Amino acid sequence: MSRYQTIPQTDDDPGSNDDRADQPFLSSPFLSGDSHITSLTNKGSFTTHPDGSYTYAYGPGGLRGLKHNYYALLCALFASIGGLEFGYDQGVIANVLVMKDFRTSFPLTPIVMGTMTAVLELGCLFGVLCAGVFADRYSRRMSILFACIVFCIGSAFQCGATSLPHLYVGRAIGGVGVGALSMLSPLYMAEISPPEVRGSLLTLEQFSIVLGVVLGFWTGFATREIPNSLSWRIPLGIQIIPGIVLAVGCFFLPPSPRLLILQDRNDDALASLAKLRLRTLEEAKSDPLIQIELLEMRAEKTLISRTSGNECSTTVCIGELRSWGQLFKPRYRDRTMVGIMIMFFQQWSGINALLYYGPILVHSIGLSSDTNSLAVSGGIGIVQFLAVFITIIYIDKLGRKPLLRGGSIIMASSHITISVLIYIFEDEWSSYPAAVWAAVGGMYTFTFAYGVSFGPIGWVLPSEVFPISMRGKGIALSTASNWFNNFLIGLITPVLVEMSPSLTFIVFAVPCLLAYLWATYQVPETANLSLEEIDAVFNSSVGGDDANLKRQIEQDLGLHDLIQELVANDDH
Ligand SMILES: O[C@H]1[C@H](O)[C@@H](O)[C@H](O)[C@@H](O)[C@H]1O
Repeated sequence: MSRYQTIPQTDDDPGSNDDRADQPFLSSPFLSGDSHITSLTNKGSFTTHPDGSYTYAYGPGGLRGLKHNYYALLCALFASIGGLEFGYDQGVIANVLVMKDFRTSFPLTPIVMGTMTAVLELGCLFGVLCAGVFADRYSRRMSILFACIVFCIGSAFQCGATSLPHLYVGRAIGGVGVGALSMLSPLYMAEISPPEVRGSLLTLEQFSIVLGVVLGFWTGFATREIPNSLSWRIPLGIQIIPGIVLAVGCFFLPPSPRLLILQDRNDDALASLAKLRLRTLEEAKSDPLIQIELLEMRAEKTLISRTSGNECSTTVCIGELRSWGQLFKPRYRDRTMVGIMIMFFQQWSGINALLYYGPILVHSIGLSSDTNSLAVSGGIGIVQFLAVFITIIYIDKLGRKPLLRGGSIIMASSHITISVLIYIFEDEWSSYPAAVWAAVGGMYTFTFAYGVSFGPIGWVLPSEVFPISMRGKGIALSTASNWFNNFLIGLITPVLVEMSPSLTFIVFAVPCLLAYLWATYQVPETANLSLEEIDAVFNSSVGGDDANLKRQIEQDLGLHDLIQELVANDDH
């Protein structure tokens, strides 16, 4: 990959690399041995690489970086409440469906249960696709607000349900809100994040989802002995509170600077970026990193509007279908496939088979008491929750690819181990308690490996790989792949378990092995690159014309001059 070839090689002192340990803002482990770092006092660092490309960082990576970027962290954490709602629903429903009062109030035949899951997921699919249109046309924040309102209406229906149709309607409407939020939160988070901690901030989506799963599961667990309908109305009603908090908070979140640039509101974009990067407006105007970030956004916007006609129009409906179709044109196809496939592999790893059918699967490995099996499947949520912290800390240091590759191998091995144990001990678990616990250990090991890899990175990659004009729709399509595959897993798992529990685990081991190959050969490393630089990673395969045009636009906007100036100042 060769970017910014016009920038002269500045590394006349490769030994400067030795100073790295003392550089407070050095972030990238991908810097090759002789990179040239320009430290900008306490405001960040700018690095040119031997191939002529550059990276910049407003602070260090990892936990220190989060502290340094605390305002962006708070905004991302807040936006991730959307994910909390999504996880909470999953956690709570597992318990509600087995509650005595719920079962006597509603005739829960297998068809009814299947329909309740299906309407939610179909609602989610619909919500995701609508959000893909709204987020570009209006704004990320207003779309989140609207999704929260829809979600709260759906939850109110479910909480107050007195008949099955109420529940169906509530779950369908709630699904639209959950689906929309599941793509809007990561979209917003990606667009406000500084490059050096973007992976960690996007991982907060998974953090909130799994926190929601844990809270939902254990709230239901705690209320399930209440002898009347409060046992399920309380846990279903509680989810309205975070929905309201997020809706109100939307008025206080800073707007996405990238969307503002797309709408030609350059001054507003500067103001928002200044706020997010903790600068005053005056400081921001003369801060080289802020200027580089803004110029990159403007260059990308100009490039896209010059190469794809009126695609950047945010007002007219014309071309709506055409722009969805663009996702499959050679220019964007690679990225679209990355988004769709990461969600495919995330779901086909089998995580939701464990979450939805945990109690049944745990029975199949010989744990018979109900409390035991609920505790084990509840424990799976906790393991996911703990695992995500490791990703938050290391995703920007290690990169996405190593986590995906390591995770897929461990997930596949765990599935195979469990499958073999079930095959051997299926009929005589009671005589071999060690085998039971080995199988439970396998489930936890799988969950942990998933929880540091495909779980969080499934929410990170799709938000990074698309250029601004395609980001809304690209994330929407990737998230739709999540819900669609999730829906398929819900459909086939009970059938598979009925046929053969041992085979069920093999069915999930195969995609995990394929995921290893995919992560190795098809996924580009996106860690520590700005969103616009990631565009260049993919564009490098599109051809020279675009690259030349891009260089020209950057030159016209003054980006190259700014960079040369930075490098020259440092040399003196
Ligand atoms: O990342 C999430 C998470 O791992 C959830 O627990 C799972 O239920 C979702 O389907 C997945 O997208």
